[in-house]
Parts: sequence; C-alpha cells; structure tokens
Amino acid sequence: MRILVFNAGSSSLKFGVFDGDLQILKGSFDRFGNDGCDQSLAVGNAAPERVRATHSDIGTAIAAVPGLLAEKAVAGLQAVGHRLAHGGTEFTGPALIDDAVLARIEALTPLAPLHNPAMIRALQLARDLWPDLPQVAVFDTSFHLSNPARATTYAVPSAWRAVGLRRFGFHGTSHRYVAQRAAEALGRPLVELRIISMHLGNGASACAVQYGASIDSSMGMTPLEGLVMGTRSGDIDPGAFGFLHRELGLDIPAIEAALYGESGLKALAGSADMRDVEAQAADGNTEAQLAITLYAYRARKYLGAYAAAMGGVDAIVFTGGIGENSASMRRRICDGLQFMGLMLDEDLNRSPDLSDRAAPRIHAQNSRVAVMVTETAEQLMIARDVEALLGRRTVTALAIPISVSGRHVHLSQQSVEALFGPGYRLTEGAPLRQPGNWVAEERVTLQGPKGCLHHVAILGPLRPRTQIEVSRTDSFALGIDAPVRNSGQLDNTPPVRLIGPHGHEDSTGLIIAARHVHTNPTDAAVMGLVDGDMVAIAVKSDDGRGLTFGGTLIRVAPGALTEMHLDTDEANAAGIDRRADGTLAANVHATPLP
Ligand SMILES: Nc1ncnc2c1ncn2[C@@H]1O[C@H](COP(=O)(O)OP(=O)(O)O)[C@@H](O)[C@H]1O
Ligand SMILES: CC(=O)OP(=O)(O)O
Ligand SMILES: [Mg+2]
Repeated sequence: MRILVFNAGSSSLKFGVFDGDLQILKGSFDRFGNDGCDQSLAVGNAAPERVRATHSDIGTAIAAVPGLLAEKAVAGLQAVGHRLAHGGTEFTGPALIDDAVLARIEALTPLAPLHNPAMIRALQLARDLWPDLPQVAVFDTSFHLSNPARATTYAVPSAWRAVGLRRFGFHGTSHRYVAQRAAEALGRPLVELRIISMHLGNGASACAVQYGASIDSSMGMTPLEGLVMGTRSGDIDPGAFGFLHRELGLDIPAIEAALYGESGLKALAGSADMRDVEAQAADGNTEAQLAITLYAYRARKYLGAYAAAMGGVDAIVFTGGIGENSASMRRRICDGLQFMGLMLDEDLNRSPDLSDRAAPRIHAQNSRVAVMVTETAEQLMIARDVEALLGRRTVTALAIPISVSGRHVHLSQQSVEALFGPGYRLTEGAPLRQPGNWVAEERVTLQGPKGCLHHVAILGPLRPRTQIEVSRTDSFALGIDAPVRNSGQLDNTPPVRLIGPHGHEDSTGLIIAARHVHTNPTDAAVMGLVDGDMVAIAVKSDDGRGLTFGGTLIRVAPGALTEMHLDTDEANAAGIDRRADGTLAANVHATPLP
C-alpha cells in the first residue's frame, strides 16, 4: 500500500512516501526564519538534495508538499497518515478521519497549542487534495495510555481530576519504534527488556518502556512538562504562576505562551537550535555553556528516575535531532551514571553509523547497561499503523477460548530436589491444552506470613527459574504483595516458602500473571495481530457479568494454540464458569514488528 505520511513537529515538517517498509520519498523542512527554511528531499536511497526554500512557517511548507510529489513523479497514493500530538484518552490507537473524528481532535488543540494546529492543517490540506483517499491519524499519546494511575495522576483536587486533568505523555510513536528497534538490535524479546527511550528533538521527552509497555514518560497533560526543550521550559514549579502574576503582572495566557515559545534553550542561550547553542558554547559563551549543562543534568535526572521506577534498566536509547546527532550531549547525559554500571565507549559514541535505520551500540564492552542511538522513524511507524488499521478492517473475528488458570507453580530442577529429594523426577500427569505442557501428579504447599495455600498444582516441563503464579486473592491469603508480571519477568519479585514432602525452599518468583492471549502466526495474521500487541478482549457470560479485559498482551509463537489465560479472580469477576470465548474488542496499541 502506498502511503503519504505527514509529521508536523513543533520546529519542522517531515514527510515521506512508503510502500510497505520501503521509503520511496523522504523530505523535511526545518530552521524556519524570516528568510525561509532548510528543505531536504531524497528519492529512495539517493543522497538528499538540500536547498534554502522560501517558506517562513510550517503551514506554508505543508502546502508545498503536493508540488514536490509531482516534481519527483510520485503518484499512486492509496492513503495518507498524519502525526497528531494529542489524542486524549479517547484515541487509544490510529483513527480513520471523518468530520466527527476531526472535531474531537480539534477539541484537544488547547492541550497541544504548539502542535495540533499545524497537524490539523496538514490533515485538512490532504482531505481537500485527495478527498477519496482514507486519512488516518496516529497519536503521540496512545502509546502512553498503558501508564499506571500512579504515573498519570496529579496530586490535585478531585474536581480538577474530574474534568480530565491528568498526565498523558507524547512522542509515543517515536518511543514505541525506538524500543522495538533497540530490542531487535540487542537480539532480545521486547517483553523481557527495561528500556529508557530519550527522544531529544525540538520537543524532548524520556520514556520508561517496561517489558514492551510505556509505564511513564516525562511529558504531562501537555508537551510542556519534563525535559528542557528548544523553546519550552520543561519542569517548573507551578508556584511560578502566582509569582509572575504578582511581580510582573502577567496573566495566565501570557505565562503559558512564554513557557511554550520563549523558554528552554531559546531563553537560556538565545537560540532554540542545539547546533547554535553548541557552537556558542564552544566559543566560550557562558550562557550557552550553562544551557548545555542544565539540559544534560535534567535528562540525567530522568534516566535515574526511570531506572528506579523500573527496578533497573537494560538499555538506554537516544533519538531525535539532538539524541541522534550530538555526541557531546549524549556523553554529558551519561557522565556520572557509572554507579549503575553504564560505561560509554567514546569512540563508538563519536561516530555512530545511523544509515539504513541502524541502531548501533555506543557502550563499552564492560557496561551493564546497553546504550544505543537510532534515528527515530515516526513516519515509518505511522505508515505501518495506517496499513495495519486499513488492513484490519477486513480482519476476521476469531472466537478466542478462555482458559482459567488456578494457582500453580513452575519449578526448576533445584526446587524439585529441595522439595522432593535429590535426583527426584516429577510424574507427568494430565496434558494441558498448550502442546508439550502438563500437570504433575505431585502438589506443593505455599506458605506466607499470613497463611498457607495447600495442594498447589505443579506445571511441567521444568523451567530454568521457579515461578509461582497466584491470584490477588491468594496473595492476600499469603500476606505477600505479589506484582502483576508477564511470565518469566521475575526480577525483584518477592519470596514465598514452598513446602514439599522432603523439605522446603524460600524462592523468589511470586507473581500474579498478567492476562495474555497465546496464539500462533496463522491465527494472529487472521486477527490482524502481531506479537507484543496490547488488545482488549470482550467476554460474555450467562449471568450478565461479562467484561472487556483491556491491557491484554498478545504472545505469538509457532505451534501455540489460540487461547486467553485469565486467573481465577478475573474469571470470577467476569462470571466465567467453565467454557467461554472472548472476542477482540480493540487493538489498544498495535506494535507491528518489521
Ligand atoms: N548535528 C547536530 N548537533 C546538535 N544538534 C542537532 C544536530 N542536528 C540537529 N540537531 C538538533 O535537533 C533539534 C531538532 O530535532 P528534531 O527531532 O528534528 O525536531 P522536531 O522536534 O521538530 O522533530 C534541534 O535542536 C537541532 O539543533
Ligand atoms: C510533542 C512534541 O513535543 O513534539 P515535537 O518534538 O515534534 O515538538
Ligand atoms: Mg520531534
């Protein structure tokens, strides 16, 4: 499918034409000034042609795009994708544009005044030019809708929260790509990694991607919170509003306008462009030097915060105009993080090769944390989302059988021997529906500070690490606060005592299993899903208590049978007795892998 993508940022317009993952045209306009802007245009893999164009703002640059397509003889467009900054809580994924959707997007503009207007302009232009093509909006905010309440809630009066004051987070399309790309380059599944994505462009944000899902990011209700940016302040004491009003007589719109447009690097060093600031700092300008130090310090604080939020970090990835291009800024941000095992390789850092969407590592051999750089591919991700959304409209709704898991354990050989005696082998009992899995005839007891759970099933085959899966109700009975985790993610899980006929073992690995759907590549393709998608599954029940389960992870593996795994609390809440089927209600955020 041939897709034109518009990405109107706060300081630049980027656009591209894609056939699948192949980019056939890549263009951008930036460095807008009274004398025009820089234009770059590349066909296929050819070197970009760069000229100074006459457009003085993003709006006029948008109107020039159709002419450039014609000039390069790019025809046959089948759809148009648009980056939109704010999608609120309602746009959980890409949306096909019609008048009603456009009106809802327009209503969110006050929350992204620097961004949504130009993006909406691109949308309107494309609708006028190509009225017959489907137009799809992809929102920066959607990826972060998986953030837990502790990350999205401001500690403010409930009446304010009731009207929608909460944190959202932006650059989600970029963070989603960067995390996937880093996992791929590391050769490890995304669902096993704790990644901090640092998107440092004109707008800048950090994102904690824990096991594939965003759990926190530095931007808030609007793209003003967090890091220092080109013209935005980032974090500032809200007490500044009262102070500025009393001292300078400023009203709220004036303060807001200055925080969006007259702050950040521009306020500190006279230019919003990091290239200028770095050049001035190199010339000895102390204001520019402070701007750079402060920028790096704030970014480093977020790295520390997110490492703490995730209980560790496996990889840090830099992207965005500054993250991709400024080796000195990457080094400044990483300086002082040796305490968490992060060692940069200065040679690798100085000249990473980012061609062909590479994601090179820039950390030293002995670094415990991987550090990488990659070009952000927001336009590519938008093109993939457009194709997935339009393709998915013809997708078949399969019935997904529900399987209710009672409490159970997976044991390592070491645990088997501790509980049943040296050299003991479990007796394979009834087979489970997933091929190769079975229930052992033996049982164990779980003991916590508040109580015991007896006759707990053991599921085979053996695993490298013991994992104990209980429901929330069980965790209350034990008196242990177990975290909700995907299978295998056992770092920082609490211990519980396992008791067998031979002896006992205090083993970590106690979790409440996150709900998920097992499926195989064939069924996944029929449902329009890929591994790592987060979906909502609707389940009906005879007693009318049926529920839609959001935040359900799709796990695709060859040979797996399609079924949804719920625990007993979830099944009871939804009135599921024995046999029930679920259906796909929504793809919350598609994460199509290459
Ligand atoms: N070689 C470079 N060295 C330092 N900063 C750079 C370099 N190239 C681009 N940048 C910075 O990247 C920022 C723009 O990032 P970009 O991601 O393109 O912006 P946008 O948020 O508008 O998409 C600007 O501050 C620019 O100075
Ligand atoms: C949301 C945001 O800040 O975007 P940009 O980086 O394009 O300004
Ligand atoms: Mg940007």
